[in-house]
Amino acid sequence: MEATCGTALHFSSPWIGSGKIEVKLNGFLKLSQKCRKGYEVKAINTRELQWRTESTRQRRVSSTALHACKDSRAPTLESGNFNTCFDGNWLLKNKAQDVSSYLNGRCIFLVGMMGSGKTTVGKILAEALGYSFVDSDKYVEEFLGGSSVAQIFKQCGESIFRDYESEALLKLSSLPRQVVATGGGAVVRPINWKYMKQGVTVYLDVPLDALARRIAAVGTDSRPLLHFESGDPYTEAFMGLFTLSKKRGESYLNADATVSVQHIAAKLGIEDLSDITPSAIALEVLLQIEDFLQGNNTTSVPMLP
Ligand SMILES: Nc1ncnc2c1ncn2[C@@H]1O[C@H](COP(=O)(O)OP(=O)(O)O)[C@@H](O)[C@H]1O
Ligand SMILES: O=C(O)C1=C[C@@H](OP(=O)(O)O)[C@@H](O)[C@H](O)C1
Repeated sequence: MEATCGTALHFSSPWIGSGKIEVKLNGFLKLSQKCRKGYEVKAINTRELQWRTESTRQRRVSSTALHACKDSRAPTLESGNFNTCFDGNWLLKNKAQDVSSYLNGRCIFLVGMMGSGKTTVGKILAEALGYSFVDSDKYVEEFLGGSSVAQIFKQCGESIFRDYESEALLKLSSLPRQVVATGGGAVVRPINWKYMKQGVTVYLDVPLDALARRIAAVGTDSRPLLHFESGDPYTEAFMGLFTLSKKRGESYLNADATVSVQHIAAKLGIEDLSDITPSAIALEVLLQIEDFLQGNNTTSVPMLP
C-alpha cells in the first residue's frame, strides 16, 4: 500500500490521566511482586481480602469490592493490615510497565466483533503503554482520501475493502509500538493473521446481546454489514451480528489471548456486564498478554527490524 495517509494515527484517550477515572476493580487482580512493593492498600469496601499465592512470581488479590481511589496518592503496603485502595490509572500504568518490558516494542492487535470495544479499549491500552493507537478502518479511509468504510463497501464492494484492509495490516505490522484496533472482519483472511502475528493478538469476546445493545445505541450507519433501513435497531443489529458470528465461527480464537467479559463478570461475581468498564477490560488485556508472553517463556521479544 503506497500509504498517502499518515503512517500512524495517535489518539489521546479521555479515559486516562484526567483524574476523573472511576474504575470499579472488583475481584482478581494480579500484582507482580515488583508492582506491590512499597504500596499501601486500603480497602474502601472489602468484605474479604485474601492473598493467595498463585506462584512464586505473583500473588492474586481476590476481593469482592475494590474501588479505585480518585486521588492518585501512591499507596504504601501496611503489613498485616490489608486494606485496598487502587488508583485505576496507577494500576494500568504499573501493569503496562510490567508488560511493555516483555513486549519490547511489539504491536498489539485487538480482534473481535463489531462493537466489542477494540477502539475504546485500544485507546486506553495505547495511553497506558505509551504506544500509538491506530484504527485499521480509519487507516484505510485515510489512504482512500477520506471515503468512509460504508462508501467503500457501496462503491467497491466488500472484497476490495478486504484487500485494502490486508494492505493496511501488512503496513501496520511492520511498525513498532502500535495498538491496532482491527475491523471485525479482519479475522476472515488467513493472510491477515500472518501479519497480525508479528505482534500479539487479543480477542475481545463480548456476548451478542451486549454488542447489539452497544451498536443500536450508536446506530449502524458506519457498519454497512449491519446497516438496515428500518426495523428495531437492536433486533436488526442482533440478527446481523448473529449471522456474521456463525459465518466466522472460531476464527477469533486464533488470537494469542482472549479476554471474555463474561469470564471477567463470573470471577468478579457481577451480573450486569455493563458494570465492567473499558479500563477494567484494558487491565485484563494486559494481564492476559503478560501470561501469554511469560507462558511462552518469552523473557524479551526481539525488537521488530
Ligand atoms: N466496556 C464497555 N462497556 C460499555 N460500552 C462500551 C464498552 N466498550 C465499548 N463500548 C461502547 O460500544 C460502542 C462500540 O465500541 P468500539 O470501541 O467502537 O468497538 P469496536 O471498535 O470493536 O467496533 C461504543 O459506543 C463504545 O462507547
Ligand atoms: O465485522 C466486519 O466485517 C466489519 C467491521 C467494521 O469494523 P468494526 O469492528 O470496528 O466495527 C468494519 O471493518 C467493516 O464495517 C466490516
